[in-house]
Amino acid sequence: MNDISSAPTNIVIDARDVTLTLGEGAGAVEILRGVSLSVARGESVAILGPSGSGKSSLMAVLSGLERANSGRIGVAGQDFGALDEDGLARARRGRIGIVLQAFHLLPTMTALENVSVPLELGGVADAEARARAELEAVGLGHRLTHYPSQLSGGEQQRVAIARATAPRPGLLFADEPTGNLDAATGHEIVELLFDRQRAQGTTLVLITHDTELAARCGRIVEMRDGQIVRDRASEAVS
Ligand SMILES: Nc1ncnc2c1ncn2[C@@H]1O[C@H](COP(=O)(O)OP(=O)(O)OP(=O)(O)O)[C@@H](O)[C@H]1O
Repeated sequence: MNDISSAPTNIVIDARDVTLTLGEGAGAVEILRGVSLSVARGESVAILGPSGSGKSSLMAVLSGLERANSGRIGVAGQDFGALDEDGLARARRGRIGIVLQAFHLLPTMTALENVSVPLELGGVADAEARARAELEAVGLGHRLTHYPSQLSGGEQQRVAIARATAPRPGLLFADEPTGNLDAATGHEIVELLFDRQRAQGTTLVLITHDTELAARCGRIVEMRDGQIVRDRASEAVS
């Protein structure tokens, strides 16, 4: 019923004329002003733009965290506009992974628990084994029982990446994932994201204001003032 029947099956994101207005009355701000974007399975796409251009807001509507005011959002064959809050949560679960600038790990849980508990809640049978394998894949096999406060920023972001990729989502969003890290650590984290993308065949949408980072993606979509102003292939081989 929620299928976007007009979208070819290899299209993971099919957004048309999306608008988003936040606030009300005189305080209302038009944040997305008619955004259309189509992303194919396995692509790596950078959303590039200055602060305030609407990058994070676009990610929020494409990941079902925020509802658009108008337009159509199809993600993995689901029409987000036709889903209620529970439906949106179900559509996200296991299918969409999100990595943010702030790592948002639960401080009272170990690295292993931060990855395994969401898997358990999602009904994955071999949650702990899978979490362990994913943490090993991000180079943290020796830090399984450490708490976030005992980990460096780069290590915490690795845990956050493992948490996002462990359910094997078809679509992974990363919003300024290196923003809280020094340059060298940030570089490692970016390598890791691309490594996981290739290993799992995931579609990656990377939100950044950093042109060098954006150039690592196969495609660069530029935003200004709530609109897409440029959409081009980059020279990156990824
Ligand atoms: N809840 C809100 N109410 C009103 N305006 C908002 C709200 N959230 C964001 N905005 C405004 O929307 C615009 C776009 O914000 P958004 O965070 O999407 O931009 P961004 O490109 O991701 O910026 P940054 O790189 O600084 O994170 C900004 O002008 C911001 O002030």
